[in-house]
Amino acid sequence: MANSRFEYVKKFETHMTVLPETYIVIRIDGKNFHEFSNIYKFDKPNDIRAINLMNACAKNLVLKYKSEMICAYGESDEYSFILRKDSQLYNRRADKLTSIFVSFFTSQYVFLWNKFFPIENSLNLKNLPMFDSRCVNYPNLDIIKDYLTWRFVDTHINNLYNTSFWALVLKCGMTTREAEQKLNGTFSKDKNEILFSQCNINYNDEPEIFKKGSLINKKGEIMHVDVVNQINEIFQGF
Ligand SMILES: Nc1nc2c(ncn2[C@@H]2O[C@H](COP(=O)(O)OP(=O)(O)OP(=O)(O)O)[C@@H](O)[C@H]2O)c(=O)[nH]1
Ligand SMILES: [Mg+2]
Repeated sequence: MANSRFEYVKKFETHMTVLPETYIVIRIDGKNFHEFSNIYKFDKPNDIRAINLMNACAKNLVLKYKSEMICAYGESDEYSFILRKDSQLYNRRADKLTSIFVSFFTSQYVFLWNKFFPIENSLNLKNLPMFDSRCVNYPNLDIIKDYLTWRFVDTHINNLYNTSFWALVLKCGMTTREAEQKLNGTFSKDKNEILFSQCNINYNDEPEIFKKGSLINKKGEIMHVDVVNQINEIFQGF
């Protein structure tokens, strides 16, 4: 680029650099997917096509940066990508990492949509998917393990609630308000009991992909495992 007297404006650009020797998590999350999932008529509470699409996008991202990755974990409209603490990707610049990851993911999501959804449910220009993205760094192995465990436990809590809620509405004919009241203040064991006795559903028999979310290793293998039990294996060597 030719020098000009205007070039001084570059001095106003600042870059946030992630601390060295710390684990990096880039988490993307669907923008307003409550509405997006209604517009495209996702099955409730879990649409396997939408989950498989999220997984396909995340897998491609993991494989693109596999030498930097420890793993990725996703559920619902979110995905976390966990990078090695010695990663030098984009010189650890937070703005580069968040923007490149989220734009890569979003373009994959749009491009792959028709592989997972039927042609009559194609994306339309007025309702295209958007994702936000953040970059957080974690200083040690214990805390990065707790981060992944947090997302896993959240998956369990959300899925048990959503499975119970939609079973009461769709199978037992309750209104959404009645189902909400029924579940208000209940613990996990109560929800399991309500599901079994009122909806004839054994939560244990629900698909693993819904109950456990999806973990992708750096080879791009997608697994649905008990993250709490396997947390040490997942981070072995990192
Ligand atoms: N029916 C259905 N809805 C889903 C599925 N996956 C995600 N969603 C919807 O996506 C939402 C994701 O939660 P949030 O990220 O908290 O909500 P959001 O509407 O995306 O809001 P922001 O992230 O704050 O923009 C869920 O509450 C559901 O409404 C699915 O498989 N089926
Ligand atoms: Mg969202």
